[in-house]
Amino acid sequence: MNAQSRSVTLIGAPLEEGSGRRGAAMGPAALRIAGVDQTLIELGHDVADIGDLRIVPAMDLPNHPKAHNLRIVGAFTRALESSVHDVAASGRFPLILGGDHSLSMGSVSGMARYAASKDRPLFVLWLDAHADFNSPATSPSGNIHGMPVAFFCGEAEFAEILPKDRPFVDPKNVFQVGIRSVDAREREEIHEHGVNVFDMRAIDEQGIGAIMREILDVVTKANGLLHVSLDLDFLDPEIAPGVGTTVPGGATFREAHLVMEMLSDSGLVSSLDLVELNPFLDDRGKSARILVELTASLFGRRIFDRPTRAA
Ligand SMILES: NC(=[NH2+])NCCC[C@H](N)C(=O)O
Ligand SMILES: [Mn+2]
Ligand SMILES: [Mn+2]
Repeated sequence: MNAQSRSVTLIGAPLEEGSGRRGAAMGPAALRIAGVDQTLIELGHDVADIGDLRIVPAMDLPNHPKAHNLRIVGAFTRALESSVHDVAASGRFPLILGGDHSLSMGSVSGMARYAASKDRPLFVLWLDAHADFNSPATSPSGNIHGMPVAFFCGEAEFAEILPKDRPFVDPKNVFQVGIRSVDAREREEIHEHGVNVFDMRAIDEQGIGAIMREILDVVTKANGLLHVSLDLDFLDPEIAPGVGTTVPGGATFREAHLVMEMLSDSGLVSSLDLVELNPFLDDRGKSARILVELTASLFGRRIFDRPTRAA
């Protein structure tokens, strides 16, 4: 059923301090209860679960007035940067169970360091209602989960969270899909840095299939690695209510699965974040199960192996 059998390492990141509310720290537990490990095993993959990262606040970092809980988010950033890098370097696929979206400061930075060691460019597919390109200077909320893209592109320094010589992601290698909520200053920043944005209107007009083909083509030609960061609010809140920052008019169930199926066919994906699941807001585990089902599509589950009709 699955084209490729992979060795996957699950890394739990019970982080909620980057968002403006509590609950996302229960995300890793809900994803495990929804059967993320068993689902991957049934698809023929080798799965190791290293459990949840445990941190103590990084007291060398300042209490930043415009980046809330920086000492906790910074500690998770460091822990994830090194564990994601090490898992990738050992030849395994890091699958990060979140946790709010600030965790991508660590996961993507870890993959950026791994890609640099292989002399390959890192691309990021950011599936989200939000661009998450704020910085402490531009953020209207001070919530760090609105800042990870600017951080891993080297455009938002909060303090010395990671070594100064860390490799950054080129903003032109970031593809944002599903966007429908952007702050005023953030809009200018994205434009200025050349982030590739496919907003909901682009999905409506061009279709998600054409957009994915375009993105996968670029990554293939560059021989890149592709990190996928899936924010639950990419999906329409009608189908995925378990998230703190719902925005109406999101991707449909089938649009999201087609993204995952095309990613799976491409064989280009190196790593995955599942973020912003807030089980406290969910409807009887519905959103957790959807994230697990989407993960299954990314790892080879199909309705049929194509083609389904004789030539
Ligand atoms: N990962 C997320 N849910 N981000 C939401 C960000 C919302 C808003 N743009 C902010 O900076 O506060
Ligand atoms: Mn996000
Ligand atoms: Mn979001």
